[in-house]
Amino acid sequence: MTLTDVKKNFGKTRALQGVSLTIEQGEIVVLLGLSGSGKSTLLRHFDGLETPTSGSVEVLGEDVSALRGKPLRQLRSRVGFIFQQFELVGSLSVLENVLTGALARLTGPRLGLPTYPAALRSTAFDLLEEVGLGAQAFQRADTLSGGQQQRVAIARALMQDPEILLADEPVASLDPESSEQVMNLIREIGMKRNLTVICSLHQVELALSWADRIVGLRHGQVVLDTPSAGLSKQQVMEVYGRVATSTSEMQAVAVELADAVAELHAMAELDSDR
Ligand SMILES: Nc1ncnc2c1ncn2[C@@H]1O[C@H](COP(=O)(O)OP(=O)(O)OP(=O)(O)O)[C@@H](O)[C@H]1O
Repeated sequence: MTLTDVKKNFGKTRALQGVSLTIEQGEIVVLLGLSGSGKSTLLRHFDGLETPTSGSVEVLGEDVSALRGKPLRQLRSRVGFIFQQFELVGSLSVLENVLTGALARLTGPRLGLPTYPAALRSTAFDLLEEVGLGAQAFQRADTLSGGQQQRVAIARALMQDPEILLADEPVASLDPESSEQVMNLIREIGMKRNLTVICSLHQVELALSWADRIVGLRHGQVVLDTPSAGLSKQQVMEVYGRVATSTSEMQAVAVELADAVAELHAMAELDSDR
């Protein structure tokens, strides 16, 4: 997929200011940036949830801004989306939530498990097994923990049999242990199916340990685009430090840098103790 000089304005807010980016099939990419840097807006361009004010967005060979109606729905069905707040229907069973991922392929409304074709029910169940929730299939979704709910949301996205998986701050509402499980699962699933995975995050360390490539955003512009292998938190924060202009940005960078330096010291001490 390729974005060329994409600008997006919301009234006077310039959310994206000329983003150009090419992402190859099978890449695992993090969009990294502070709150308000444009991560969600950029992510939403990849499945036509937003259209650019100017510039072009090509996804899976389609010019997304030119699509309307059925062709746009068809493209969206090839792109799975995972949200920060899971967006499950709490009163429905876990299995039925997963099945809603297949609705784009079906005609007419579906109410209740028996109204879905048996083959789809079986696929949904297999996906729940894959994300480790086979035993919870018939529970109400709102009885699950946050981490479990996000795993259901992943299974629902996979029900679309997507080629691209987008995740918008998927672990922002989760504790560290569930976060790790969910991020590992997204990566495993992406690699197994050769999906393009694009995930927005604000945590530098998590981004570095998880992604193959980091795209850093600041004020709607790409300030960093690099493989994550061999990159340190300090190097990432130095880039943000160089481009930061406001006091609050400098403070955020200083806090992160102090953490990175403290870690380096701790590691050096550990080494000298050995
Ligand atoms: N629908 C909208 N209407 C008006 N302004 C918007 C809309 N969506 C985003 N914005 C603005 O665009 C800018 C970028 O927002 P965006 O949500 O993309 O950032 P973000 O990096 O994802 O931040 P966060 O992590 O807080 O969600 C912000 O100034 C935001 O207020």
